[in-house]
Amino acid sequence: MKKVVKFGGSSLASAEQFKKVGAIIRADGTRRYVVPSAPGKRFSEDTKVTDLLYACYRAANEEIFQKVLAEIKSRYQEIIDGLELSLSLEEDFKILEDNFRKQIGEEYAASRGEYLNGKIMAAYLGYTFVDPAEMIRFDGNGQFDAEITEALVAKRLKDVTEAVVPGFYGAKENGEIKTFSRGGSDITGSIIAGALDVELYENWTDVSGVMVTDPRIIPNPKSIDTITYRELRELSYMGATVLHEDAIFPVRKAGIPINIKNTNAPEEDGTMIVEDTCKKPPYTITGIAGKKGFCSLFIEKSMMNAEIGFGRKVLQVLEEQGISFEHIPSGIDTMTIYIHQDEFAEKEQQVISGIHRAVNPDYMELETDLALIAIVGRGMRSNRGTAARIFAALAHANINVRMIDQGSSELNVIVGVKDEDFEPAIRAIYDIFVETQI
Ligand SMILES: Nc1ncnc2c1ncn2[C@@H]1O[C@H](COP(=O)(O)OP(=O)(O)O)[C@@H](O)[C@H]1O
Ligand SMILES: N[C@@H](CC(=O)OP(=O)(O)O)C(=O)O
Repeated sequence: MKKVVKFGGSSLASAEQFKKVGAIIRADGTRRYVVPSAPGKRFSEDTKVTDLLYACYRAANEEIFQKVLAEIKSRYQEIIDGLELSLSLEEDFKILEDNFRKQIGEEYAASRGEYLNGKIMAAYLGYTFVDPAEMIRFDGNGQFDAEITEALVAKRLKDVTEAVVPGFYGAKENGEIKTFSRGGSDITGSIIAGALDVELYENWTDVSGVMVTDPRIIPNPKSIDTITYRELRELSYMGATVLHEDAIFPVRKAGIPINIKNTNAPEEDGTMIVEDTCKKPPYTITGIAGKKGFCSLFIEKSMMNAEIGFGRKVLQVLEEQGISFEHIPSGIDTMTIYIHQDEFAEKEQQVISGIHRAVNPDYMELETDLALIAIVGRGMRSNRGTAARIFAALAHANINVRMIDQGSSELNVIVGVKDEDFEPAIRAIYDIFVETQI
């Protein structure tokens, strides 16, 4: 039996946290493949080492460089000293400094957080250090290559019984370091678990599993005992940062469950993420998540319905500008496109004039500062009146709903509200389904 265990930055922020992690690994001999993140925040105003590394790299030729570098070094030295290890990272820091000055790449810079923490973890546990640059492969365009990676991981780790593999990065064939997007160590853990076909992927963090909603919005929300991969993907895509949205695919393909556990409360069961379950969720909904910072582009044109190719032409404009869309609710003569505001802001004039040229609409209107909220649940399909309850709760809270979209999976309902209504809307929906259960 073997497990892959990933520890997030919050679990590795200090020597004290490392000791908890060491105890967890030693308590179960099947925890043989360890994926660490970079040291995270020790307290809420603290800075993650990954963010220090980005800042340090950008300041490589400025006066402040040495100061930020010293801060990074001291974060690691504090851990090494606290664990009473004889390890020295001096050589690694020399190479790092040299490469930062040569500006070899921002992703290389960010990856050093996990690399150095992996070195400490391997020394602390007595496990073999395996650099993911050897086996997590990105193609020439920077896209992750699942097939080659799977083969390389299986080959490299075949005879390694206990290994530490730093999270968050890999490399192109020419050795250039590439990272996943932020929070991407979750993906590394999932890739290693899938390639080694282990029994379980444990993902250790600072909360006791996936909660019905974000604990930063609702204090102490109920936790979810079992959730399906599909439900969690919807929630993590929409903002439940407890697991990276792309961490589902590699384990799901191999049918490996994920167990989200709390490093600070290892005795708690946490959340199991599985393909399917006969366990009935305790509430009609499984979870609520959401994100702020969207804008909507409303387009009206008489007889739009008869104009074949209208939607394609509009979307082509977005494609040409490299902008992705989130939702497109439509009417007979209208369509509205929801887009990330920061992506849109850079190109707004090109997009608006492009749409004018492409489809000559009668009217267009841009609305900014919108939030999208996803209400997700496998139980929603079989329960009548779910939408009515959502909208009654929002109406009672005096929240104006700007958009409604039932996902084609019938697993979710998305509502759009103004940014300032985001938290009150989540609270209202949580209350009606979880607190009062009316
Ligand atoms: N639905 C949710 N359930 C649990 N945690 C959530 C949820 N939504 C957001 N979070 C946040 O996710 C955090 C854990 O993810 P993250 O900060 O990436 O941890 P780590 O450093 O362990 O990778 C929690 O501390 C919590 O604030
Ligand atoms: N250290 C990286 C990758 C990561 O996954 O971190 P964490 O496990 O702390 O979310 C980041 O900050 O994005």
